[in-house]
Amino acid sequence: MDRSSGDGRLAGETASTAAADGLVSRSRELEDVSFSAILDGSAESRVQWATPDGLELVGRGVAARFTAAGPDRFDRIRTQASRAFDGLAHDGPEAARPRAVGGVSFHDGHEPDPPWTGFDAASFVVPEILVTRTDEGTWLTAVGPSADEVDDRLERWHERVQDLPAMRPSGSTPGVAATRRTTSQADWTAQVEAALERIADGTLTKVVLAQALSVELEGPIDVPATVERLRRRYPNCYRFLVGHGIGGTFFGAPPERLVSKRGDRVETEALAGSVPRGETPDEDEEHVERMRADAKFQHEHGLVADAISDQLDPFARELTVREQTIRRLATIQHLRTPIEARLEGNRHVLELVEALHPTPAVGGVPPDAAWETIRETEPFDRGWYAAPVGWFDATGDGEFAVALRSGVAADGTVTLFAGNGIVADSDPDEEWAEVELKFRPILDELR
Ligand SMILES: C=C(O[C@@H]1C=C(C(=O)O)C=C[C@H]1O)C(=O)O
Repeated sequence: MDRSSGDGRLAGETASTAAADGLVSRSRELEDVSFSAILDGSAESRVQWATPDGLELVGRGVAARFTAAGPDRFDRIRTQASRAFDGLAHDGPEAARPRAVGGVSFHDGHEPDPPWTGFDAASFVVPEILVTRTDEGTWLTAVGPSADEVDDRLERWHERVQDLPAMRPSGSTPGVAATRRTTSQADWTAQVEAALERIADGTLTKVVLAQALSVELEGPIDVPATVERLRRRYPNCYRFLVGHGIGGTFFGAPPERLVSKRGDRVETEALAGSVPRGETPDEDEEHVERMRADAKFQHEHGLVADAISDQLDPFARELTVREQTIRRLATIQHLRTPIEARLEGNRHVLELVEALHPTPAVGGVPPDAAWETIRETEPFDRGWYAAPVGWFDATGDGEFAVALRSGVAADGTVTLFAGNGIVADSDPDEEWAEVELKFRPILDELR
């Protein structure tokens, strides 16, 4: 089914004017401001995106919206975006330029059923109010169809933001009333064993199987405050929040970059292979050494690094696979291989996203057999879990993370998702334990 809104215009939105006349945007520098306070309590569209090393964005409202479904969803988003961005007049520093923020579902056939109400198979907004923080400063940007409207909005929001606290208490956790798993440990063992049989008979080399954990909350959740707490605990992770004004709010702190593109420079990474943290630095190292020396971990990781290199190669005039390193997080450690490229010709970051997603860090090898196994095995919809989430701009630059260590908050429940790569010699009990570790980042902030 094709639920694309065609040209991305929704009734009553400024996007229609924008598409006709081009977007206008204007920025103003700000003293520092609490990002979670800007998003606080908003019933309208709200987005947040932050990299571990600098850029932070929060946005509210909709200056333009792009949505699409089906196998050509990425092309459709690009077409809608180029129409809206065509003739864009931005008065302000480059860092504070308008950006489209959003993401896509894991699979292009996704239907937005609960808990994913409001989450199309691809959906991006150019917020009408955007706050951008980089190493160089913080700016407020207003975006809209006309200079008058934008000036007005900038003025109103500047006053409003001045009144917000620079630091906001990180709030109390909502508390957990009950948890419910979609997959019992016995079911999980059976699922992993069935996947191992497919691997043994040669139809499959690797598949990432996931579980959902539905967490019923005791009290209301303040998602922006939860994301702020995740920043403190996971400073070297991405952070994101996406709410469409209807349905739930998807948020998380993923460790994994899918791709970033700036001009002709592309950076991505293979992140696969997981062991726990130790109680001491020595124990941390023991886990890491075990993972580094283990043929199963190296095979699992190598599949991801090779697939990413192969997918990127046709776009690249230069491709560099760096030395394997370790990504150490508060609760878990991963094998990581940074991969960089210089692009041949002019490309949009969404072309790279489309080529790379899903990497075998979240899908498998070969991709079709892996998806078939996922669809037949997992008793829930992945929705936007393990899918690209990020931003792009008018020139086609942008950055996307893989939406891991994430959950969707809707109707007093947060549904969490976590998975792990299964290859020959995987042990169901060890895989179960690693999935548990991956639920922890969000679960710890709810308790
Ligand atoms: C699938 C997840 O994580 C991915 C799978 C990993 C693995 O199999 O070891 C490690 C990091 C991620 O690429 C998840 O966090 O849910």
